[in-house]
Amino acid sequence: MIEACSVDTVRAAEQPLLDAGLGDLLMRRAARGLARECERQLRLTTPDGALRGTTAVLLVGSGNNGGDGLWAGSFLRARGVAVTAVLTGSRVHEDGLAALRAAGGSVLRLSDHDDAAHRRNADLPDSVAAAGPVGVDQAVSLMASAHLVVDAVLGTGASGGLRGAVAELVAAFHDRAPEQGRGTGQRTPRVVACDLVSGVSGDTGEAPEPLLRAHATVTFGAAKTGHVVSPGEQVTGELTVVPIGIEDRLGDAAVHRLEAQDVLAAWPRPGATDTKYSRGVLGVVAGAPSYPGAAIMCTQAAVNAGAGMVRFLGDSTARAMVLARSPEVVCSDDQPWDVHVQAWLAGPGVVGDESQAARVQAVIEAKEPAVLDAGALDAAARSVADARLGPHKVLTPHAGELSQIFEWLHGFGLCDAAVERSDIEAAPLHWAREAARLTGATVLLKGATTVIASPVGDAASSSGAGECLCLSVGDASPWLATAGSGDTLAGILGTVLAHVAEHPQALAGLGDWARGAGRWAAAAALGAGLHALASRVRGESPVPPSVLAENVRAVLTRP
Ligand SMILES: NC(=O)C1=CN([C@@H]2O[C@H](COP(=O)(O)OP(=O)(O)OC[C@H]3O[C@@H](n4cnc5c(N)ncnc54)[C@H](O)[C@@H]3O)[C@@H](O)[C@H]2O)[C@@H](O)CC1
Ligand SMILES: [K+]
Repeated sequence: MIEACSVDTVRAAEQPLLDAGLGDLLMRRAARGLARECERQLRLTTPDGALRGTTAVLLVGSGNNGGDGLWAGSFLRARGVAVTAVLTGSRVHEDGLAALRAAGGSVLRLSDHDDAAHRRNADLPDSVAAAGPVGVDQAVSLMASAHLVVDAVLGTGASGGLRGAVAELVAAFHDRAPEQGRGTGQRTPRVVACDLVSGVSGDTGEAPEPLLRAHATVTFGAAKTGHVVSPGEQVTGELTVVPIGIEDRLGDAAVHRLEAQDVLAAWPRPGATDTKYSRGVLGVVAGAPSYPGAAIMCTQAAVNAGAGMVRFLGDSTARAMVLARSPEVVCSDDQPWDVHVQAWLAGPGVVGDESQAARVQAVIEAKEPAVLDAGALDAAARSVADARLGPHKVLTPHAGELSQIFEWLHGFGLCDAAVERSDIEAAPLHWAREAARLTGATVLLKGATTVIASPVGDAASSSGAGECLCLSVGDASPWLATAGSGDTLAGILGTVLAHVAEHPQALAGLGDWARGAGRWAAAAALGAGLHALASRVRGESPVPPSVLAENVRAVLTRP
């Protein structure tokens, strides 16, 4: 599990040490960790793994993030790396700069188009003014020919993205070296970000372009929210958290990130005395004449994920198709109020069919927990006009569907404005939280990183004020972006909900937050985690949903 913290939480943990005059020590520890990762990346670029003869360019901003970069540069210089710092601001961390100079590093100053005017206007300190000017084009060439580029422009003290000449520089670098073979091998330059990719918000993960996409990011004390949610996560590369001595002082995490081992350890497995009922019965309302496949895929996924029993409600054609693929599913044309289940899944493929729409409505109103997916989302949003849903109802929109939900909520006067899909993609965690707050439901927002926001404590009450529990799940194969993936996810989610409904403490091992109302968000994250693992069973290859449903069993097989 990665416990990602807000910037304020990290600052609060640092403050007593800064007050005690230990700021330099913290920075030195941070810089040592950064230098270690830089060395590792540099060794990847040479045939014999030697550092001598390698070159590093540091992009250095005006704050402490730049200070970390300069100190790390001085350590690299001592190991024989040729280091050039390019100062991007009108101020600089003076001790770090002195350390780099003393170690024999070169220092340049990024100039804009009118360098003389820039110097006059910026009123540069002597240390910065003494550095030779370098234009954007020249700096791009320096970066492109280096073995390593260190991004130490902006860290946790930044507001907004890169601006001015350094923004031009980063954009031009990416134009010149598109992707640089990133993630595929060891081509140079490797890019290491100090603390955060400059411009990424530590608290929201917002990542306004231009950005220097990193192969690796080294952060200090704790991961930040921006490392574990989209779009920040997608530019972060491999994340290393370097301890700097504040770890015991950290407050609560802002986002709990489930990793593969957490999912496998927490996945509910039957005990010797379990029965099909004690393991959890999942009722499914899915499929319609125009989308029969959705019913097949979600029931198949639920069966393979280990549901005690899957009960499918639908018309005779859909029932015949479901049974042909999964004979273990119990099929009927009953109404939800006539059958006993521990949890529901409603919505996949339910389009333009009145009897299924009526069943969906009954599921929304039922007391049992439910996954409300695809065709159930609009009805769920409409129902909020009458009553908030509660964290045991799990909404599973992608960004476009969430935008639609906000449109309904706006129509009912429950939020100030509609929210565009692009806004949601730019700040998914923020909008998932907002949706959870407004609907009272657990919201699982699909995307490159899946985020889950759930109202807990007071927020679960009718007022909607109070805390929101946030989780994230990553590492899904990009091949998952295919029609039907959502249906398999929904089936897996329903299976966990049914189990957790029967065993409220089942996921408590994940952390205290997974108890009480938090168990629904934990269940959602677990389901998304299993889905991601199933997408990678055969490495990076196409994974059609019916194959994914099969893969689920392979993931859960214990040797
Ligand atoms: N506080 C501490 O004890 C530690 C801090 N560390 C480092 O310090 C960093 C935070 O340092 P700072 O608070 O100085 O913040 P930054 O280094 O992020 O720098 C922010 C500075 O840049 C300017 N700025 C803000 N937004 C900008 C933008 N969009 N474009 C251009 N300039 C902008 C501001 O004037 C501010 O002075 C962390 O990210 C980490 O790298 C580490 O050394 C570990 C210890
Ligand atoms: K940075």
